[in-house]
Amino acid sequence: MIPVFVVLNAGSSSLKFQIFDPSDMKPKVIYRGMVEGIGTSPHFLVKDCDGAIVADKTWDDGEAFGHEEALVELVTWMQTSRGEYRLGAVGHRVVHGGRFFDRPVLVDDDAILDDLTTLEALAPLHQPHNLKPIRILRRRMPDIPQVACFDTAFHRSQPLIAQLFAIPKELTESGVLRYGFHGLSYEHISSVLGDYDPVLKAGRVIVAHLGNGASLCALNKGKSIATTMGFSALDGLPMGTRCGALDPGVVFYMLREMNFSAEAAERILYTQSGLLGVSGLSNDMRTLRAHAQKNPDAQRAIDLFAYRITREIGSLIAALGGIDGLVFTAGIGENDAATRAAVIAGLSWAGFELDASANSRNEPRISASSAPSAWIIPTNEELVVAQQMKRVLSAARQAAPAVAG
Ligand SMILES: Nc1ncnc2c1ncn2[C@@H]1O[C@H](COP(=O)(O)OP(=O)(O)O)[C@@H](O)[C@H]1O
Ligand SMILES: CC(=O)OP(=O)(O)O
Ligand SMILES: [Mg+2]
Repeated sequence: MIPVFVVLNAGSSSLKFQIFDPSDMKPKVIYRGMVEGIGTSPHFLVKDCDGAIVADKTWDDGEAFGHEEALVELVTWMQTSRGEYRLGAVGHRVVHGGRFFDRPVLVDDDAILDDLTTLEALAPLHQPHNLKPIRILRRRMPDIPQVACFDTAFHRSQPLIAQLFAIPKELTESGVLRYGFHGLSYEHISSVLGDYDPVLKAGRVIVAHLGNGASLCALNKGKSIATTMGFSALDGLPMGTRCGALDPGVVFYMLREMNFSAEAAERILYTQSGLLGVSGLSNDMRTLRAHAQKNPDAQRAIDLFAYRITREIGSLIAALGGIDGLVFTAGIGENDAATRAAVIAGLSWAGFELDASANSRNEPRISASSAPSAWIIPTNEELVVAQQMKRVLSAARQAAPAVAG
């Protein structure tokens, strides 16, 4: 039986996964899938590497079906219908590693989970859900090695000045720093830049990860030197439902003058702001595009999104001291030609020139100018997790040969 890696990216109502055969140098994906609608109307769907559906199941009793049931379904499916494979190890995307973790870690001690739990308040949309499957598997399958891979770790290469807030030293020393997120995505993009253009690998590149969460990262020779997200995953660009950078005075105003509780203010800024809040319609760019012509609020949300991205790119060009390339990635970055066109139009001062037909065809290279150039590069956070798992597990095996995987 071939031991496989299962990579989990757990959200509040979904459990996305990919299954890798790790035996080659580069882990090879064999299945991708998700359980969505956890807690309401669960749907388990698995596709093979050619996109053919190999499992498709729904449940009537949605309320009784939580993350634990979703995990059991995944493991049972593997054991019963994929007899040639056995679960070798599980890797997790964990968004916040805080100060504790600047690299992936084998979760072989509850103290690690305790440290990561203290970060839940800094990423309430993600961290509690990321940790839940780790706890469930430690209880149900204690012999299966688990590796936590962090969104924050990639940014620890930044100079200290890029990680500081201008606040009293004691607060900084207690851990109030700019951590940055989407690091697994940036690590993937950084690792493939040379396949697109050697200039990008050796040069100054800004990556725009524009998904439901969104941020920018400035890469110098492939290393993060600055990013738009900060202490929490609320900072930086406006997102699907998150406000992005906000004058902290707004929060005091909401608490003192508008009498919101801290919980209510948090809920508004994390789940009712961004594209959804400005449009009053949707967090999904596809829906906003479909209504923009007749709905000025949808158009305003789209315009604000592109305006903020363009402004923040200007700031990162200054941090890099110039720019050689711009990369778009994630759901909006890879699919929404109009957002890319608006951003590049706002960067003509920096020498960017759009190749409109390449952009409309979602081609890899979308700039007419060769320097600086603009690109679409698909992200692959799960592959990065599988690669990090390989490294962590082989180091652990060398240290203690009993570790499986
Ligand atoms: N074809 C498309 N055109 C425009 N926007 C899209 C398209 N497909 C997805 N999106 C946008 O991408 C978002 C999801 O991005 P994704 O990177 O998958 O997010 P996440 O992993 O954070 O859930 C959607 O909410 C939507 O706004
Ligand atoms: C950190 C973050 O915002 O992640 P996502 O884009 O998956 O919501
Ligand atoms: Mg994402």
